[in-house]
Amino acid sequence: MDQRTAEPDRNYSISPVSLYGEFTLTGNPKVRCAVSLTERDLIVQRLTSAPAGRSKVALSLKDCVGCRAYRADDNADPAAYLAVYFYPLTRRWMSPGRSRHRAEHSFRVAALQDPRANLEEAEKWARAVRERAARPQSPRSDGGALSVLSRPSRMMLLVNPQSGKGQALTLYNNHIQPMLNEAGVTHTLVITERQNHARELVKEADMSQWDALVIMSGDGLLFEVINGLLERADWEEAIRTPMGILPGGSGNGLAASVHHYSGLPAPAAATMRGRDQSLHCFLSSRTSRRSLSPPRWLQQAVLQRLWPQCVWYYSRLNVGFARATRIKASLVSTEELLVSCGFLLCQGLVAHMDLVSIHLCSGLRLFSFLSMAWGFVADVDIESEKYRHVGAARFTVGTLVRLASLRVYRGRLAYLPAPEDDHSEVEGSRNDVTLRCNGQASSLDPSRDSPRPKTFHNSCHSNNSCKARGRRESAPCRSASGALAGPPDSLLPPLDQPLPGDWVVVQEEDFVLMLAMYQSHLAEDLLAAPDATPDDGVIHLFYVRAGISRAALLKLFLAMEKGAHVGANCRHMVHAKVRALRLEPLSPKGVITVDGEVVEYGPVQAEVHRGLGRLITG
Ligand SMILES: Nc1ncnc2c1ncn2[C@@H]1O[C@H](COP(=O)(O)OP(=O)(O)OP(=O)(O)O)[C@@H](O)[C@H]1O
Repeated sequence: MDQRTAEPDRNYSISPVSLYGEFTLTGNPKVRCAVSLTERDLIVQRLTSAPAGRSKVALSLKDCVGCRAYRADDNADPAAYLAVYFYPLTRRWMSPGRSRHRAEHSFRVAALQDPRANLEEAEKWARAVRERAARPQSPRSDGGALSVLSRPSRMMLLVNPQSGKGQALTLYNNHIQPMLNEAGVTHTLVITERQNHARELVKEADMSQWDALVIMSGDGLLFEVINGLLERADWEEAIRTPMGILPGGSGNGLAASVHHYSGLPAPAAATMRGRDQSLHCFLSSRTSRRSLSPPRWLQQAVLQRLWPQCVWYYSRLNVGFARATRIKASLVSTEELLVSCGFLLCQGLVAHMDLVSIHLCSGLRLFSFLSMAWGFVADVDIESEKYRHVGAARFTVGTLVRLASLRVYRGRLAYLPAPEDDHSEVEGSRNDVTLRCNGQASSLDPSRDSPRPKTFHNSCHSNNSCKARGRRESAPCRSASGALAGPPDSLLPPLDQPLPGDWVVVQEEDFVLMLAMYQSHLAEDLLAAPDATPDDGVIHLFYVRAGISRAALLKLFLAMEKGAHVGANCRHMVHAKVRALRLEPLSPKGVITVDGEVVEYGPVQAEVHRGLGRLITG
């Protein structure tokens, strides 16, 4: 908890006290406290006896979402009440790491017999606390431009009740609604009824009515909203509407990225050590008893990724309280992520967000905010839909299944490298587009990797993926409304035209996967691009060549939980920072996903538009 005891501590005196009062605790009128408000803290000192060293705490206003002054229903009671709502980082119970938890501090203000005077005093405190808590406490560590959402803000909050395990609405009711009320953030709740509902809504909405659009779902609903905004005639203005994300799906890549950018530890990763030790004991006792000997890669996978589910089943067998509680520590991570994202939403800091324009072989153009995948990752994402009921672990199950029948995908890949020191401006900050022009062969040296002509055939294999894959399949088909508006792509020639000379053509044509990331997390526990920031203007391109062993591939995915795959020196994996890319699959069947949604299979190319969107982040 971000509470500091009063001992020889320096911090209190640095910041002058702006308000001082003596109140009793709401829940315990016998406890009297001296309460001081400084620019940074609410300092509460017990005047009644308290355990040594615990008489004084400083509650950081960085952790405060709001404050409320009110009178009790009892007319005979002249007192007013002051409730201050904090979400400090606290140690997790029985597992390492910290996460945010709610802590309400409530005081009874009854210095006078006059109820109105007491209420006025409580309101004065509430205003002062709110004003200090609303100030941005520290700039973003990467120095990116930030603004603060205006207060009071008019927020449209879109919840997909079917997302994830179908609990988004319950999570909203239990966590988000109370938190937004405490923060005084008014919002209009929209429960989406079907696919494309959100897209149509934002396409037609009077956007001058809204200060922010918040999505509580997986990444698919935000994909719809962004494309809906960019289909508008006034897309340039509409896409500047700040967008917030609250995790309701099973992947939640953007929510995990937003949490990551705020500098907090990854909730899932935080449980790893305890999880490993306990599961080692569990596996060793089981395997010795039953003489099982799973392959090493499977043991590793189970240890690292399936632990929450294993322990859940274990607990269902009634194996004891201590073990069952450890599960809870592992399983609450999605809720922890939700509280973290809810907290950041209440703070309302807005940053620029890169969006990537994607051209499909049919001529359709769409916009993506998270990722594009082909091969192993795309297959796992789509094939694991049937394990949706296990939540985020569906990717682990899908990974194991696909590993068992590892495929090689044929295709041609080329990319335009990003300059080392990129000082290009974010697009949203000016009306003109500042990226380089294409079309002419560059004066730069052609890449050493590309001796052959940079022409890709435009052959569209549309025989596969928009068919019979559950609700995901229709994601790309739904948007066949022709070309989107949006900024022009200055780096991309038409898909059937040769590439300019400064593009790098990858020599290999046999791949296991291609993954393009523009935010840090592919899913809650997959830190795919550790040094990505929301507006770095970079596509983090990863590809894995054919020839990698199952064990090495699994090791890469396990390392990805902490982002360690990037420094893993795997000779089959290449990581390049690029501005644009083109992929021409040659295998007749396959899957390409954009933000986790299937798009038509065939040649595809992409270009990043730096800072085109706005993201509520930390
Ligand atoms: N009420 C609804 N019923 C069915 N589908 C809906 C509804 N509301 C939205 N959708 C659609 O559900 C699709 C999937 O949503 P989203 O990706 O946000 O959640 P998810 O698939 O559960 O998340 P994840 O991919 O992380 O598991 C979106 O394309 C959206 O159009």
